[in-house]
Amino acid sequence: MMKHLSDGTNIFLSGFMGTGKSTIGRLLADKLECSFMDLDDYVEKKEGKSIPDIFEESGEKGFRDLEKQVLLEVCKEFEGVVALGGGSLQNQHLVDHLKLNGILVFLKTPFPIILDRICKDVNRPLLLDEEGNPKDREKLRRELKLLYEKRLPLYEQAPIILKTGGDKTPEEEVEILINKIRNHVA
Ligand SMILES: Nc1ncnc2c1ncn2[C@@H]1O[C@H](COP(=O)(O)OP(=O)(O)OP(=O)(O)O)[C@@H](O)[C@H]1O
Ligand SMILES: O=C(O)C1=C[C@@H](O)[C@@H](O)[C@H](O)C1
Ligand SMILES: [Mg+2]
Repeated sequence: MMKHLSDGTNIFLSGFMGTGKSTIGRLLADKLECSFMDLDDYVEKKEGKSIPDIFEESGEKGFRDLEKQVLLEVCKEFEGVVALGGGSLQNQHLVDHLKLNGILVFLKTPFPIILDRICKDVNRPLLLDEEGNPKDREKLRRELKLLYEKRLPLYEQAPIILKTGGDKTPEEEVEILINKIRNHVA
């Protein structure tokens, strides 16, 4: 029964950096016994380059164009759980497209928790300055808060919203998500 929860359609996990898309996505796919794709990992494998290297060589615009092109291909060819990149919901057109091609989920995490989580990771180019050094924490907080607020209206169009970053384990969060998906498809 689990296996057919999403009825052959994709489940797209969206949300800001550090909200748990990759962690929850992998566990969800295991539970549903379906395939899992991490879009960031897939883009890196396809290009044979890390995301920071793609940003450096092609700029943010180059990365966004590539991410969008890969995501449109994934919609056509992949079936399973997809952990999106933090910036994958680039515009209204893409949000509409994902909603037509699967179940869109927003992982909603309080901003201070996001900041705490992502500050520990240097593999995110948006957190680095032009010389590749980590941005000053206060400057980073201000920039990311603005970016988060700009993206919220797109994320919030997901029919399923899962609150993450509280005191629940990833496994507990996945159980809650499965119930939400079950209610959504019923
Ligand atoms: N429920 C949880 N409790 C505690 N830590 C968690 C939980 N879920 C995720 N984390 C931790 O938060 C961090 C960010 O999670 P993850 O990498 O899955 O986020 P992401 O949304 O995929 O980020 P990105 O957009 O940058 O790819 C990781 O260190 C992960 O272990
Ligand atoms: O929020 C973002 O814009 C990003 C999030 C990551 O998942 C990566 O896709 C990349 O680092 C950009
Ligand atoms: Mg991730």
